[in-house]
Amino acid sequence: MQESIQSQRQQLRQIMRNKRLNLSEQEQIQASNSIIVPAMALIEKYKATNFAFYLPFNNEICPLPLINELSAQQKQIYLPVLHPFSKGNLLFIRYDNCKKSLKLNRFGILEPVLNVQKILPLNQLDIIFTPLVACDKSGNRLGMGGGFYDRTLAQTSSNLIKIGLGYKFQQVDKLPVEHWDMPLDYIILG
Ligand SMILES: Nc1nc2c(c(=O)[nH]1)N(C=O)[C@@H](CNc1ccc(C(=O)N[C@@H](CCC(=O)O)C(=O)O)cc1)CN2
Ligand SMILES: Nc1ncnc2c1ncn2[C@@H]1O[C@H](COP(=O)(O)OP(=O)(O)OP(=O)(O)O)[C@@H](O)[C@H]1O
Repeated sequence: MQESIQSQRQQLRQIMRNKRLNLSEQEQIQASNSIIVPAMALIEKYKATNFAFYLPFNNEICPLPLINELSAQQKQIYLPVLHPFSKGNLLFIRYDNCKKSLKLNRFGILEPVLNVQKILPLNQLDIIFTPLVACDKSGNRLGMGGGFYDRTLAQTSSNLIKIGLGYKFQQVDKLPVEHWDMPLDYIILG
């Protein structure tokens, strides 16, 4: 019998997360620097100003060099916060480059302290850069399994540009997809 899509996805998640944990510091730095040029090209193409990023955990490809470059150009950067009431959803809070305004969430990921004045409504984001555990050539994305990005992106308009960031080894030919998966417009692999 064919294995269920769910268990195929879970196996792939495990394999990719293990590979990611085995990356050397040097490989991580090299990859995170290599995404700057292709990302800047897309950012200029869309004349975007409001960007959602993430802070890396478990050796995810690190968007901080790109965030720093954009901050220097007075672009606005927002980071995901686990929604305090709406389970499984994300809020986006302005990032002011200040370590003091960050705290660890229940997964051990750094996120901004919730401040309602710093929330950006989803429809005002221009580009969202998402972390991923695996992806395929058609733009399908597999995440950590919480459905946070899928739920959040399901509420956005098609004008929002969705860009996945990952390492080359994370791309497979074809992912087992679920009907709720929100496809990416672009994938940049470092
Ligand atoms: N950097 C970053 N931030 C992010 C995400 C992400 O993938 N990367 N997320 C993307 O959605 C959301 C958090 N989603 C997550 C979902 C599951 C686990 C996790 O570690 N799960 C454990 C077991 C569950 C538990 O501890 O309750 C595991 O799988 O081992 C972590 C983050 C929001 N912020
Ligand atoms: N739009 C949605 N509305 C309600 N539930 C959803 C939605 N999208 C996904 N889910 C639920 O979230 C759970 C996890 O989904 P999935 O395994 O695809 O997460 P993921 O894409 O790996 O994680 P993430 O998006 O957080 O990185 C599933 O049980 C699914 O039913």
